[in-house]
Amino acid sequence: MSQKRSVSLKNPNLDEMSSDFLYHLAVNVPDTKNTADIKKQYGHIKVVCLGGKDSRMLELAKYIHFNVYDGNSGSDYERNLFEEGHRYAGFMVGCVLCVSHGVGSSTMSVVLHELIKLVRYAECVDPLFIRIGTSGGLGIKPGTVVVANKGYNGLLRSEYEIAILGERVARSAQFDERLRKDLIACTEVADAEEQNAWDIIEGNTMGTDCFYEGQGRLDGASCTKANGEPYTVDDKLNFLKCCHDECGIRNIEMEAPMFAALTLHCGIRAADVCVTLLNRLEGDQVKSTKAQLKDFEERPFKLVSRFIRRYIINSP
Ligand SMILES: O=P(O)(O)O[C@H]1O[C@H](CO)[C@@H](O)[C@H]1O
Ligand SMILES: O=c1cc[nH]c(=O)[nH]1
Repeated sequence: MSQKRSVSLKNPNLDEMSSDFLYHLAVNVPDTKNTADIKKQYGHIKVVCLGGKDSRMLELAKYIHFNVYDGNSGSDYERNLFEEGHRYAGFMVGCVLCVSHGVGSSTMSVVLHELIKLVRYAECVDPLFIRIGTSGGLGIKPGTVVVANKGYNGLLRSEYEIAILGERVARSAQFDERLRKDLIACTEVADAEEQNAWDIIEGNTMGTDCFYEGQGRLDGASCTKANGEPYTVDDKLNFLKCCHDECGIRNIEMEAPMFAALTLHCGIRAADVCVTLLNRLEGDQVKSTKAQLKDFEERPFKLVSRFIRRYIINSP
């Protein structure tokens, strides 16, 4: 059994800073050597759930309140803790913090840096980070939930590439194996408690920097290849089939490689759990009705809630 520990980061400068302001969250850490107030407010966090939309994260907090804590979380889960920052929303329910991250790696990386520092100042023990998102599927039925093994970027490399001090830095984009397996194990729990009418699978997840051309869509404002020519349906399908067959990619969203890489780099165990809204081999437009979207978006809630109940709440 692994030893439980609080987060220790690889940035030596943090030890030299006497105070820290988590600007986008509007959370002030006035004395980094005495963080009792931060610990009181956030020190009990065991899981940080992240997803693109504010409203989804509020719905998730509500779902967890009723389905993990049976309506007795004792939390004011509708209060947006990060309201003053006007960038992201955060809702606390029991030991789970549900935070929105916007669209794409750049907005998510900002909130992720600040949340990782927050759990470190709060001395949280082994906090897990789980993204609960939507995606486009590859060759799988819409509504399927994919738990990511590795993140892939738009160049079909399993890495997150970032320019740091004018140099290309590439970091591995592997998600935590144990967490993935524990989440997948909760599929069996469903069979005992409540049969899923939908599939949960493991697969690699591509996270692109662009929803349209980056994901090979034909319906963006531009649809142009490297040689300046427009790309065709066949070009798109060849690319998507290559993603599927050569890289084991089963769904496409916009954060997976960054999320996997930054959490791995900072020693945080993380998972990416996304429902697919459409099969990209059959089209580009997301045409789900409001009711379908609600049903689909709730599917990862169900899996992650079962996981939290089984491995976090009911585990010693
Ligand atoms: O459903 P969310 O979490 O917003 O994530 C997906 O949806 C957005 C694009 O519509 C991207 O951020 C993509 O990753
Ligand atoms: O196709 C899709 C659907 C949701 N999110 C994405 O990034 N792509």
